[in-house]
Amino acid sequence: MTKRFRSGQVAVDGVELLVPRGAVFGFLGPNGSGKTTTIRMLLGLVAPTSGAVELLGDAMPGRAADVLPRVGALVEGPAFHPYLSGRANLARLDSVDATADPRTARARADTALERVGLGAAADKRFRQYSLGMKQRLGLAAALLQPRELLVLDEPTNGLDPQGTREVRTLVRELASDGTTVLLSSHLLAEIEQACSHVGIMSRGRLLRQGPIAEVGAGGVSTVRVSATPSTVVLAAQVLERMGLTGVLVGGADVTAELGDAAAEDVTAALVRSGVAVRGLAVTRPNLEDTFVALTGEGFDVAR
Ligand SMILES: Nc1ncnc2c1ncn2[C@@H]1O[C@H](COP(=O)(O)OP(=O)(O)OP(=O)(O)O)[C@@H](O)[C@H]1O
Repeated sequence: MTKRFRSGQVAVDGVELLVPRGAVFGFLGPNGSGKTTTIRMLLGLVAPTSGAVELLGDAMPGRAADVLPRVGALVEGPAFHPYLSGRANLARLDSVDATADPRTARARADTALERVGLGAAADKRFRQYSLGMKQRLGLAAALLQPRELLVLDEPTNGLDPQGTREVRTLVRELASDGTTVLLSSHLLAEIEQACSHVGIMSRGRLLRQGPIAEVGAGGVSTVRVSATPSTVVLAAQVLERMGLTGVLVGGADVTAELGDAAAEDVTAALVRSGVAVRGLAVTRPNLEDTFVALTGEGFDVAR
């Protein structure tokens, strides 16, 4: 899908997002990269300029009435009533859900409040909630009913470290119950710890997507050999003879790109040639390296 705003800005540019059922899909990208706009299109809150959306196998927004009850969403916080308590706000949302049994409304609200750690603050007015508590209430609203798919836009925004951990645990629990979760974040650690799949957005484009291990492993592994001052040059020659590239000597260490070579073969060749090997370490690129390589180091938002 593509979204061009009236200003002419293309916020989402030909994104084809594939979220497998049962996955916890981390939608990662710097501020302004188009994550929220993509999510809003998925949920039928804004129409794509071109392209089509399928949610749980059904076309959106055409089948929205059938599909949306099976989807829980946290997008820019639902409109809560400032003078009602957290519990009363949930009751209000629950009462407009035609599929919800009114006799069990109270239990549903209480369970959802407990799950997000708002049990003790259930009777406090919304306007007295902190940012993190408001965010938790938004999550509770998405959890009122069991859902097949949960779409959470920056769910840990404004949460303290405990809250962040709780959300992570909650997402894992939901996933183990079979719920598919699409979760956007600009926080790498959060995605790495909570997700099975990842999609990386930058400037409106989806640069990479797939299982985390595959996306993270896209870069180049490097090897660092610690030798002795008298054998380090020999070590560099051995690595070059093996066809390794980017060989660099620094002090008694030599580093190189590992490429297709196996670390054990490198070790054996070094020892055979008489290099005094004090240590050998292989560094594999992680998701952070891949993310920075794809989206750039810069701190400024793209536009
Ligand atoms: N209604 C709108 N009209 C015009 N431009 C918009 C509108 N909504 C978003 N944009 C622009 O589209 C781009 C993508 O914004 P979007 O909110 O989708 O990014 P995001 O990845 O969710 O960022 P963040 O992490 O900061 O929430 C931004 O440059 C933003 O200014």
